[in-house]
Amino acid sequence: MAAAPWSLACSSHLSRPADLRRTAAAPAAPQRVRLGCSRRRAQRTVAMAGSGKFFVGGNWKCNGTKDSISKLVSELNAATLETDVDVVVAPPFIYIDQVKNSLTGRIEVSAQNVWIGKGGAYTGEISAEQLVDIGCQWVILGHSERRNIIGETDEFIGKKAAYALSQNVKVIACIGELLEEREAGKTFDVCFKQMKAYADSISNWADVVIAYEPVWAIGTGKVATPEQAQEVHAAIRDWLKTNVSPDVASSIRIIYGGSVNAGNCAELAKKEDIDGFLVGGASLKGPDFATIINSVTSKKVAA
Ligand SMILES: O=C(CO)COP(=O)(O)O
Repeated sequence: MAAAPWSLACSSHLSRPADLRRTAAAPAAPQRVRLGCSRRRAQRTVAMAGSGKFFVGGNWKCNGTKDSISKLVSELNAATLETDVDVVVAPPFIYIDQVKNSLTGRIEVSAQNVWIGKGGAYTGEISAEQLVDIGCQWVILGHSERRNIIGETDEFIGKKAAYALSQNVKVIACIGELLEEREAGKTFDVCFKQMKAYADSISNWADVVIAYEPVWAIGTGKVATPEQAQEVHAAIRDWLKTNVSPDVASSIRIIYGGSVNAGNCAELAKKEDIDGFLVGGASLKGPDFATIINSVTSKKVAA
């Protein structure tokens, strides 16, 4: 996997913690860490190519009907999308085939979950082999709704990721802290623990995108400030540098999720370690999702 073209330096660290710059919209991160590695852009215009492309995913969650999905697909097919962005949408399982058969090939399709191993007598589950069979190239794993509502553990999620990757299904690997964990100053501890569970199982990171989704920002309208998101993204990248490899740290995409919308995406996209978004509610509206995809243009200007 080629390094992102702006990933040249690995020496910056934050001068001020994001909690000093917070707005009323988002809670503080009451902890300070010194970050050893953050990328610096050395080019005026970011030539986003190959694995360094901006990445925007739409997680439709448990929403939609045949009719509403048909309308959404029509909107996406009609939208003008910047070329230098990887775009993926994740419909509910039962609509994946409908979407695959009607959506432009410009946008790839993801599942929202997958079984931990080979299929068989596992009632209600869908296997990675079955995703491949219907042409579904991606899966979202470790989403907070599966961790906190369904009860999936770090280890279970890590193993799911490894099995999906072994079957050539690419993984959007989610992590993120609860509000009480942030308020207790445990944001980095929680994120690093979740990262470790992935790292314990994953050996090849080329087909992995990390999604940092603070749970307090999901579906709440409380978006993390660009500084808060940047701070955690830089910390994750630093963790990867130390615990996986410098190459993986500099090449992997780390995307942000949690109340991203057409109005706030441009400011978030400007941050150096924010490589795209995982979008819930706003991905159900074609024009809004297109605006979020096209926020890559803010990134280029900010470079
Ligand atoms: O959970 C999310 C994406 O996976 C984010 O959801 P919202 O964008 O609705 O906050």
